[in-house]
Amino acid sequence: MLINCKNVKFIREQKPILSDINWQMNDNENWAILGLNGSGKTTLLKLITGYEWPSSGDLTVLNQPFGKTSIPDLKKRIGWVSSDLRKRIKEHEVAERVVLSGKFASIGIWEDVTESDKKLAIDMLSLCGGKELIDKPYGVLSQGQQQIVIIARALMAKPELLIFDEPCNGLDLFAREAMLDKINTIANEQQTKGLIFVTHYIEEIPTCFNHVLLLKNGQIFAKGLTKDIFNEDLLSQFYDNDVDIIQLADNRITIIPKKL
Ligand SMILES: Nc1ncnc2c1ncn2[C@@H]1O[C@H](COP(=O)(O)OP(=O)(O)OP(=O)(O)O)[C@@H](O)[C@H]1O
Repeated sequence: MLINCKNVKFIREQKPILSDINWQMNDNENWAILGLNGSGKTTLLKLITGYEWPSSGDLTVLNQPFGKTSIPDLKKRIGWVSSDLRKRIKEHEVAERVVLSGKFASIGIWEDVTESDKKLAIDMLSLCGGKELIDKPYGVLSQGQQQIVIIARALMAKPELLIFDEPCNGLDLFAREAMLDKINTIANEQQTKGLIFVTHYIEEIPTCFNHVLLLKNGQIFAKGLTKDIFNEDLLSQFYDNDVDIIQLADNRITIIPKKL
């Protein structure tokens, strides 16, 4: 099992940020997490990746129960692709070195790299559709290209769990579609045991995400198979507004407010 949350609660300043989180993510499942601003998505990711600890409850990630495991070792087995990381990379660093740094989970490289590391870096960039970026300084790349480099960097460490945290932020429509294709490719090539995709936008969820977790006010509103969760009644309750589902190409959906 990749993630097992049992009655997980996270409290800050006497306020419950997450409560009653009961959620299992099995191997070979890909989960999309949806929720409005402040619903607790980032906090849940911080718990899963060991940057925060539950205030109560049991959390097991990659079969490692919190409290009985080395968090630094666990972190190396999880890739987290976020716009925050995208901004922390040094502008002068060439793409190849950025990707290689993923092996060491560091920003910059302080250790020796081997020829096989370099080959893997090219393979991962190619898989993400960015082979031609290999010798370009990171700072001259577009946001979409930077995102490709960051994803290749995450894959370099052969993560068992890969998290995409709003990966389409700042991308134009066409760069976004190209990014979603790449995420589907990563899923189809089974580079990891499971993917998590966090977004505000339902229409962004690539088709490889077969499960959905809806978070509302720090609690799980619904969880299950994408085909079951994406129904108008449930989504209308979730958003506190009546919505219509519109079917898009390649099995994605979008929602619009229902016209009365
Ligand atoms: N360390 C903390 N101390 C106090 N409050 C916190 C802390 N971390 C998160 N919060 C609060 O918990 C709530 C959930 O925050 P979180 O960032 O997890 O939401 P989110 O769903 O990721 O939101 P967004 O979509 O805006 O990124 C917010 O009200 C936030 O202010």
